Amino acid sequence: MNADQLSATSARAIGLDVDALTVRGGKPLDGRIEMKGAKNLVTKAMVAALLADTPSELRSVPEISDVRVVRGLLEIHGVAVETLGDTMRLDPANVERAHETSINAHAGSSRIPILFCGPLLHRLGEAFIPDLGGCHIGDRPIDYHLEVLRNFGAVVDKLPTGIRMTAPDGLHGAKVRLPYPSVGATEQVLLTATRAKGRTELSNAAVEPEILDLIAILQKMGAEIQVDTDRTIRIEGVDHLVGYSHTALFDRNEAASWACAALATGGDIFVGGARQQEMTTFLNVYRKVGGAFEIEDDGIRFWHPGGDLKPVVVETDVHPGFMTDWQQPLVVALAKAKGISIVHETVYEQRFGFTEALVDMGATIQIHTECLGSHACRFGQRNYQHSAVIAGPVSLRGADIVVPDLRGGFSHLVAALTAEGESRISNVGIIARGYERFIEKLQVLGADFDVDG
Ligand SMILES: CC(=O)N[C@H]1[C@@H](OP(=O)(O)OP(=O)(O)OC[C@H]2O[C@@H](n3ccc(=O)[nH]c3=O)[C@H](O)[C@@H]2O)O[C@H](CO)[C@@H](O)[C@@H]1O
Ligand SMILES: C=C(OP(=O)(O)O)C(=O)O
Repeated sequence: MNADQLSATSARAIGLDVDALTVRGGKPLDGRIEMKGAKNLVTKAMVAALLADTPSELRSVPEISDVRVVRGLLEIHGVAVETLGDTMRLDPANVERAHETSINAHAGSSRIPILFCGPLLHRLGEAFIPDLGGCHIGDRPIDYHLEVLRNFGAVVDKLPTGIRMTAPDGLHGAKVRLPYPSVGATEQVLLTATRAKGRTELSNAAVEPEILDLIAILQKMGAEIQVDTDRTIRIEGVDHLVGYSHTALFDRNEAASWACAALATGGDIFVGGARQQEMTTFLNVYRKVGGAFEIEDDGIRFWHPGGDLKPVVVETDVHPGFMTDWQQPLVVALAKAKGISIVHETVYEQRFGFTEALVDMGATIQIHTECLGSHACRFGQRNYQHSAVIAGPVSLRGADIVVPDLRGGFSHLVAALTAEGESRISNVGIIARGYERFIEKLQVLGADFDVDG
């Protein structure tokens, strides 16, 4: 099926051309849903296919809009992409021939294009990266990425429409230390160093499970990568890589979101495909708040066991810390907990914008510039509103909400599902960036809502 046919048949099921939902709250979510591959791995695995001489096969690919955006970009760059069910085949044989037209690439809603740099520089000697999309949750600079690429020998030119890069002498291995363990910059190094000449040493790297899965893919392709216990990654460059065959790691962020939806609505959701190991930190917090879970071989059951939910103090952090993408739906459950909870956001400087809508719905949440966790983070002295104090329990009431970003939007949806009365949630297409078939899943779980427009 080509990209146009895919658009026509499944856009609505995915939630892409759905503008707004009217949600009637108060019904516990109950039932079983399935997880597919993680947005934060699948999109990068698709880019990795550009490094190979032969086709790659990726399984468990979710129908989310970020996958579509990356697929569109790969196709502009000459990669032939076919899907059969949730299996995607990516053939990079024509990348060199497509070079002339690939300058027209657009980033769409995704940040992934910045990861095309290394593979395109290796293949074509140059790359044009359009302005990036992604969630507006802070400045989201790309200075680490550019510095990393310069270290490998890239020459970077900033243009009004994006960034042009060349590698006049090819790319060579480098010794790099990240100022902060950035997920994207670590992936930038991986995707660039595997085919660079010589050895690369990356210290202060991020080691999120999605990064380790990307390393597994690159190893299948023939790359030589070693991860040390101190979060140093060593890569020995190779001349050629072959296509991979891989089943993507499940989406632990989506799993955590539905787990919180079960807790906040007083429901019971079996999240098929979720695994304990990648969610240990989340599970600890879930239990502290008063949620119940049961680990099965084929997924995890999450439910509200009755009684009061308890307040917690949580700090978001890099892996193995509490993931920043988990805090938004958790905050809705914390609004229902009896007592004062604190969430200290240490990864992004501006990730509490979504709480304004929750306050409009009746939540008691105050945002502070101080570091209210157990350690001072890099935002403490810089006047960023990055600590939230949540007082509960409250009953939320329905409201009109415009979804601001992916995780914030999902938390608004959960809030509406718990609220008294009706909510109208618009701009819900953003949720389709990372939640596969969320409208169908809401139906399966017995939510009471209508799709508008
Ligand atoms: C597609 C994808 O995988 N997105 C995830 C990825 O985003 P992403 O890879 O963009 O996040 P990073 O880990 O790079 O960002 C972490 C922090 O580093 C800063 N930074 C990053 C790069 C840079 O060049 N300069 C800089 O200052 C960012 O502004 C942020 O404050 O990891 C985040 C942190 O786990 C997750 O919330 C996102 O869901
Ligand atoms: C911030 C997120 O994604 P992205 O980096 O793709 O904007 C997210 O998944 O919550």
